[in-house]
Amino acid sequence: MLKRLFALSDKGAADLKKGGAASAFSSLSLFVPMALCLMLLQEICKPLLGEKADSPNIWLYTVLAVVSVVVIFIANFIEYRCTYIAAYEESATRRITLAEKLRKLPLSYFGEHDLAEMTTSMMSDCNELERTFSGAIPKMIGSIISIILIMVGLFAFDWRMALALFCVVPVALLLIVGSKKLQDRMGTRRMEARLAAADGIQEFLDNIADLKTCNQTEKYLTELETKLQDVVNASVKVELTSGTLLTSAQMLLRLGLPLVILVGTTLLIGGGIDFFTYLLFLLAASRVYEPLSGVMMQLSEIFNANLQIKRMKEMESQPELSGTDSCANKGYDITFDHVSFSYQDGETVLKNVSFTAKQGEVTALVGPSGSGKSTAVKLAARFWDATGGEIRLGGINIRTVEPETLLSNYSIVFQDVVLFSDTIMENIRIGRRNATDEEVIAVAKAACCDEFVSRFPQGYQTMIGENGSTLSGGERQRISIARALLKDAPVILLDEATASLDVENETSVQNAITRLTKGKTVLVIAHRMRTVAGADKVVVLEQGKVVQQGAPSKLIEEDGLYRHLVELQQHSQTWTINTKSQED
Ligand SMILES: Nc1ncnc2c1ncn2[C@@H]1O[C@H](COP(=O)(O)OP(=O)(O)OP(=O)(O)O)[C@@H](O)[C@H]1O
Repeated sequence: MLKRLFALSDKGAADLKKGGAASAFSSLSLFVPMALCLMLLQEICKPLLGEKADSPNIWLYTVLAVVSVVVIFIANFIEYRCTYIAAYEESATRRITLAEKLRKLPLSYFGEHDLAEMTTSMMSDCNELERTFSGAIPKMIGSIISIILIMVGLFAFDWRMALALFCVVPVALLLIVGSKKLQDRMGTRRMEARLAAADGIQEFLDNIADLKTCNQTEKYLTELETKLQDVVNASVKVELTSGTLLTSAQMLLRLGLPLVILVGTTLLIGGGIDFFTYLLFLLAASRVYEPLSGVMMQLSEIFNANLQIKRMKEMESQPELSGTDSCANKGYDITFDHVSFSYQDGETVLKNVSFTAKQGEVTALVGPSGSGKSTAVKLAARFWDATGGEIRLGGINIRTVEPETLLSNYSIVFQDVVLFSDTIMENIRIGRRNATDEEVIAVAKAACCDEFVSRFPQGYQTMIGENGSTLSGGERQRISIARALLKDAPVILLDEATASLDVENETSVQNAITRLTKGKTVLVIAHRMRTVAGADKVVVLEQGKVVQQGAPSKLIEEDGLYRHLVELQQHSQTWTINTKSQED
């Protein structure tokens, strides 16, 4: 139950139970000094009440006091080990589980959820749950166990006094539990405000250059300030609401003490109880309300954590792209067989697309912007599953193969090059982790990286900024190509691979790719007709449909979209930038 309730791992749930037991032990151990005081008082009071008694054995009480201190220390130590250390471990497991989950989710999930939400879920949600898991939950379990035990004991001793002591508890609890909905609503608002602020900050940092060039920085910062103020307001409301409720519940609890005094004094005068029982309940009243107020506080904290748990569960319950761990493909032909696809129930982006990209051949996808070229390439790598028809790799439906197993057959260069804040050498080595420096340098030369790397004093050991911010677009893309070349996978997917290279480099990179593509399946997107002229096959897409396919030499003969695109591009090559108007 604990596992389901708090989205824990098996170990986390087991640790939480141990933590609760340890906390109960620690909480009960605090009653040991009270019991000792009571025993000593009883012995001291005996002569005063006219009973015959020997003077108390001070040495015995001293030894027992030392023992009780040791017991409390041990109990706290066990509690610490079972709660805090277990919580840190669980938090790490939780983050790894979430990261693993994200790895297996289809890309459509990332389109529907923003990055800030996922980062918040993995970092701050985990942090807050770590706090709740290490403190509130085990302490609450411990307090409840110890209070129940004490309650049973006190009711057995004198039910009337016990009733006076505990009758305020259900009222105080009702106040906290009854306000759960209100607390949930406030908590949701705070979470939304935090997300909006995190989103705003991320967007601001991502687009700071564009904002500056458009002189919009100040306007954007003002909006951001409003979002941050919303977080402050929402947080104050949450604190105010839960603080007011908590204080009211605690005040209600404290009413128990005068009630015990009132009932006790009445019973004592009437001879219903003896002085010792009265004393016992007075001492109990001074101790028992503290863990009870703790329970109220922890309950309120758990209610707040509930929202984060819900968000985490939502992420964990997302359907994954499943499949087998091995791919029994025969060869590496990629076949699109009547493939249709639409993003998130939107317009159909690919309609009944059929073609084969043969092993050992370069197949180029061409078509106007938005015709579905990138989508087709991404479907070939199973970034999404086709909504109709099937895509096969060497005769195997890729839908049946686990995405990572499938991707081990692919080298991919997309338009958005992702580089890491590391050296150039390590950024290329990502293509194959165990590649030697010599192998990395060889592919870097083949992808024309050598020329710009040699300009840096530290060569391949030069650190590049976050996402290669210290490199030009063309340089970033060449590193990405080198990475793909190093992976040397049987299928190569190129999306605008030559977009930001100058003419000289484009030719060199194309030569390198041609050398490497021997015996491989190459599916390439290029807007430039020069790039596709060397392809074995061209598939022309228009509004998600295949309108022509065949050898470029054959297609240029036909009166179709391909020839039109080639002519347009030839015409565009005569275009020059001009600040003078036509009339001039
Ligand atoms: N993640 C997405 N979610 C929703 N729609 C998308 C997404 N990506 C692309 N689209 C839409 O799908 C259609 C095809 O886009 P796609 O990027 O495949 O075209 P393309 O031919 O590669 O275009 P370009 O040459 O401009 O890169 C477009 O209408 C685009 O708006």
